[in-house]
This record gives sequence, structure tokens and C-alpha cells, in this order.
Amino acid sequence: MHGSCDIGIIGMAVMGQNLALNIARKGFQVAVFNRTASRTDELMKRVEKESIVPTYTLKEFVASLKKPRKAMLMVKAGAAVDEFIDKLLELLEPGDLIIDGGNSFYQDTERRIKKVEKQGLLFLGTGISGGEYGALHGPSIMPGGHEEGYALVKEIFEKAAAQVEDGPCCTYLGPRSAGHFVKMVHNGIEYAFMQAIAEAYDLLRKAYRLSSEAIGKIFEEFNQSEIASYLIEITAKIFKVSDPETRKPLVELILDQAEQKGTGKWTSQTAFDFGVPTPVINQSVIARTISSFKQERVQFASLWKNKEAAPINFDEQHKEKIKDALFVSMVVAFSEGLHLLKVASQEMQYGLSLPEVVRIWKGGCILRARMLNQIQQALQNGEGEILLFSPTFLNEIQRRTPKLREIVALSIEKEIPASVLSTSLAYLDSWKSENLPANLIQAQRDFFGAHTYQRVDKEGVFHTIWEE
Ligand SMILES: NC(=O)C1=CN([C@@H]2O[C@H](COP(=O)(O)OP(=O)(O)OC[C@H]3O[C@@H](n4cnc5c(N)ncnc54)[C@H](OP(=O)(O)O)[C@@H]3O)[C@@H](O)[C@H]2O)C=CC1
Ligand SMILES: O=C(CO)[C@H](O)[C@H](O)COP(=O)(O)O
Repeated sequence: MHGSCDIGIIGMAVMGQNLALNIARKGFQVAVFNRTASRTDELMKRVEKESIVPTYTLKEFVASLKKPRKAMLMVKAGAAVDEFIDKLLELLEPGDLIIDGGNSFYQDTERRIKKVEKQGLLFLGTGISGGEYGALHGPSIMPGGHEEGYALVKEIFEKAAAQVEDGPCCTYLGPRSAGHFVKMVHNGIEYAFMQAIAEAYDLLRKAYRLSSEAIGKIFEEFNQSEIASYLIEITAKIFKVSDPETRKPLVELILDQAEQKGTGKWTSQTAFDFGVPTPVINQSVIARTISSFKQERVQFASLWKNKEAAPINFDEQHKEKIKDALFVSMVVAFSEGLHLLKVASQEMQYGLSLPEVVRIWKGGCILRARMLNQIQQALQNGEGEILLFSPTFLNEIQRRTPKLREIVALSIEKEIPASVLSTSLAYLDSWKSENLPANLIQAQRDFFGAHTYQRVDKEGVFHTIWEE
């Protein structure tokens, strides 16, 4: 078996195991390695006819690879990636390829690629989306880094990726950290969708007092509409699952503390760095953070002495309003993310093709959604720098925003937090404001710090002594 494997994967947790099986099922021979051997054994129990070679030392792993060797890391983002890169650099040779398939921060990828190329090796920072199912049946793969490295794995990646009508959900995105940057933004948008959906659920259960079963049916219907998407689809499915012990809907028994591994926060931090407004994504990160203060929330609720409002009757019109609110929030989240990608592509010189980014998000990944077809079309037509401005979406959003406004008003009236839905509205209201109150901010800055200001009626930079 030595030296015969087409690719090797390190990290046999959820993603690594399933990706290894997927690639092996496409006819490639895959070497696998995991720090804890039992995980490798666990995978081998799942192997049927596939060609997977288990290895138990890194030396054995490297020796099992065909030259030029392709070693892919599917380990926890952070220190583990650096540790494996260092160990692999001792064992691999110039011309070999290291791929980081985890959710690494793009600045780490910038640093790692320099280190790897210094030793004459190639590196691909590759975002992968689709979770457990996608990894096995076809994820969306977002590679960036050395283009000659991509040529070595193109066939493997493109066969393993999800397939949509216009090709595999994998394409070379650009140099250095382009792939991990795109995956980071993908996840930022993912956070926003998830929070918007969660807020719709909160309104449905609290304002209208609908049961989990009824809410599940509404999401099932939503998934037949213009907001059809993977996240809406799994939401509908979640509401159908009962806890075997209590027979209650399982979702009702899950603690309301959302965890996060960092990609959403990085998207927001990076958007601040690049000067791109992404308030809906930012707010979805904040919403998760607030949720983590469960004990404090319980305490504050008892101090506040919440009163339950009378429920509202739910009908078709309400359903349409919630759907429209979700539609607008989804478009806004995509618009924010694509705006960030556009600016970052220029600043970082990635040369990203946004229609291609959107194309590879159409299948396999967590963001896959029916509206991505229209978004791809709008981008291909070069419609507007920012998606909101595109004629395709402008009319759609304008038509639906009054419904979003009603839903936000309802959330305010009923005291149900809907911060992502309301931020979507505020974001739109800000863009459509010819005049914002930033003139007052400028006056205040000039008052306390002599920061100067510009005027609307004449050219120049001005400073005023605001008080003697
Ligand atoms: N789960 C998901 O849905 C998705 C995950 N990702 C990303 O893919 C990557 C893999 O994800 P996932 O499969 O969930 O696994 P985890 O992120 O849970 O990481 C577990 C894997 O990392 C290894 N590992 C952790 N720390 C170390 C260390 N210090 N030294 C050596 N090995 C270490 C573990 O080895 P051991 O068994 O020995 O502990 C195990 O193989 C991550 O970057 C994740 O963010 C991307 C898309 C979706
Ligand atoms: O990359 C993913 C999906 O695209 C991973 O599932 C990731 O872990 C999701 O982020 P978080 O754990 O912060 O919710």
C-alpha cells in the first residue's frame, strides 16, 4: 500500500471521516490519520468497499501517499493546525501539498502559506461547508492558495463536491487566504439566517402562541416558497422531532444558549477592519452572546416582572408577513456578506469572482437557497455594487419591506426581541436615507476635538469655536 494513496486526510472527527468516505467513494484511495487512534478505527468500521488506508503514525501516513503528496487537515481550527503543519513540514518534500480544510481564520492562513511556501511546498486554505451530511454526500468546497496546488486536487475536490446544474460546487477562488475568507463570510451570513429564523420562531410561539408542530408546518410551507433553503428545510424537520423520554418536541427541551466557534465574530471583526457595514451579521453574533447569559437573563426577567401579552390570532396574512420579513433579512444578509467580499477582494487582491462564489454556494453548503439563482444572475449582469441596489432585488425588497416593518412593530409591541429582523430594517432605512444625522456627529466631534467638518453648501474643511 505504501505510496499509493491519492490523498491523505488528518483528523477523523465528523468532517474528516465523512470526507474521507466521500472521496473514497469517488474512486480515489485515501490515507487517514487521527491523533487518537480510536477515531481511525471508528472510521474503518464504516468502510465497506471503499479504498481507505488507516495509518497510526504521521510517518506511516506520509509514506502511504503518492507523490506529489497531498495531505489534508480536517482538525480543530487553531493550534492543532499549526502543530500538524510543523510536523508535516519535517516529513514532506518540496512540491508536496498541504491543505487546511478546517474553519481557519484567514490571517492564520496568510501566515501559514508563507511558512509552507518558504520550504518549497504548496498550500491550500480551503473552506468546506455542508456539515456531516455534506461532507459525505457532497459539500461546497472553497479553496484558495497556490493555484498549482489546486491543480493537484482539482479532480478529487470537484468529484467530491456537491453538483448543481452549472457544475461542481468547488472552484479555485484566489490566492493566499481567499478560500478561508470566503468560508468565513459564508458562516457570517449563516449566523444571520439562523438568528432571523430563530426570531421568526420566537414570534410564532410567543406572539401567536403556536405549537411547535404548527410552527414546523409553517416552515415546511416556507420551504416551498421563495425563501426555500437548507436552513428553512432543517428548521421544519427539527420541529417534527420528539424527545423519546418526555414525548415533547425536542426543540422545547434544548437550553437556549447558542454556542459559537468564532467564524461569525471574525466576519464582524473583519468587516469593521475593512469599513464595510454588516450590522445584521454583527447583531446575529451579539444575539448568540446575549443568549449565553442564561442565568443573568433569568434573574433580570424576575426583576422586570414580565407580563404575558394576549395572543394574536394567526392567519394566512401573518404567515405571508413573516415570510416576507425572512426574505428581506436573507437578502440583506447576502448583500452584507457579498459587499464585504467585494471590498476584501480589492484590498486583499484576491480577484474573487462573486458570481462564482455564489454558484458554489448553490449546493452542498449550509447557505444553499433558492434565491441564490437570482443573486447569481444579478451578479452576472453586473447589477449594482451592492446587491440591495440591483434592479432584481430592489423591487422585491421594496414590495416586502412594509411587511418586515409590521413584523418588527409587532415584536416591539409584544416585547419579543427580534434584533436581526429589526436591524435588517434599520439597515435598509439607513441606505435609503439621503440625509442621515451624521452632520450632528460631525458637529459634536468638532466641538469636543476640533476634528473639523465639511459643509453641504461650499467646498473646504471647516472648524468652529462652538462656545467661548
Ligand atoms: N462540524 C461541522 O459541521 C463543520 C466543521 N468544519 C471545520 O472542519 C474542521 C473539523 O471539524 P470537525 O470534524 O467538526 O472536528 P472538530 O473541530 O471537533 O475537531 C476535532 C478533530 O481535531 C483533532 N484535534 C483537536 N485538537 C488537536 C490537537 N491539539 N492535536 C491534534 N489533533 C487535534 C481531533 O483529534 P482527536 O480525535 O485526537 O481529539 C479531531 O480529529 C474544523 O476546523 C471545523 O471548524 C467545517 C464545516 C462544518
Ligand atoms: O462551518 C460550519 C458550518 O458552515 C460549522 O458547522 C461551524 O462550526 C458553524 O459555526 P458555529 O459552530 O460557530 O455555529
